[in-house]
Amino acid sequence: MIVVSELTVRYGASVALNRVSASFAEQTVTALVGHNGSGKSTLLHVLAGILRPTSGRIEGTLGQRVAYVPQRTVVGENLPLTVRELVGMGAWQRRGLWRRLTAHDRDAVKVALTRLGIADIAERQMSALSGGQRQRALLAQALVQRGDLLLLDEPTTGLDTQARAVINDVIDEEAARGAIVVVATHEPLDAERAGQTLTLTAGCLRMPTDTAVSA
Ligand SMILES: Nc1ncnc2c1ncn2[C@@H]1O[C@H](COP(=O)(O)OP(=O)(O)OP(=O)(O)O)[C@@H](O)[C@H]1O
Repeated sequence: MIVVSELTVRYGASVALNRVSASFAEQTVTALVGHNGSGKSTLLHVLAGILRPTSGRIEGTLGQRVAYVPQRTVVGENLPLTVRELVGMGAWQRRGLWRRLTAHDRDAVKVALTRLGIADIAERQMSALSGGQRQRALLAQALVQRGDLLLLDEPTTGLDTQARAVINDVIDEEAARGAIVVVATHEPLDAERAGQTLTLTAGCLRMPTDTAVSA
């Protein structure tokens, strides 16, 4: 369980998160919803440990392995990597940078590629992928990391129904494996399937709709 209390993040004079308190349980998908600029990515960055809050507390993250997938629009489109290489980078957190992947890592890459339905394009350059394929590759990389905490920023935005279904199934499977999953989304249908929905309005949290354990 990760518990955040009274989290505030300021960028200069502007307040991106305003005294947000919430908890995130294992085996549960939490959807973060809210308008553009409401603070969803900021909260993900704090949970990922990329951004230190101006004030407030985070408890329970010690020892957690974090896998974070940013919005695909902020990931360079021209990464000079094949899909397999990108997905293999997910093992670096455990192996260290630039180390050769073990047979076990290569298996994990293969499994992740298959789960996301992109095994057939594994040797293709990332720059030659469609938006939906790129999103699947980024998520496959996160699967290889086997995070205790999986943070996803708008993983299904702009994708067709089939790609969304694949990604949503994988998200559910990761929660069922025991991960704490937090997904920022603008898709009402994706938010509906989450075990917990947190609505941010201009950096403030509205009362959550409940915390049933997701399946
Ligand atoms: N690096 C930054 N410097 C200054 N202000 C920032 C920075 N990053 C975010 N902000 C501001 O913080 C607020 C929250 O932004 P954030 O990206 O968390 O929103 P969001 O809910 O993820 O939006 P979107 O749905 O558009 O992705 C916005 O007002 C934004 O302009």
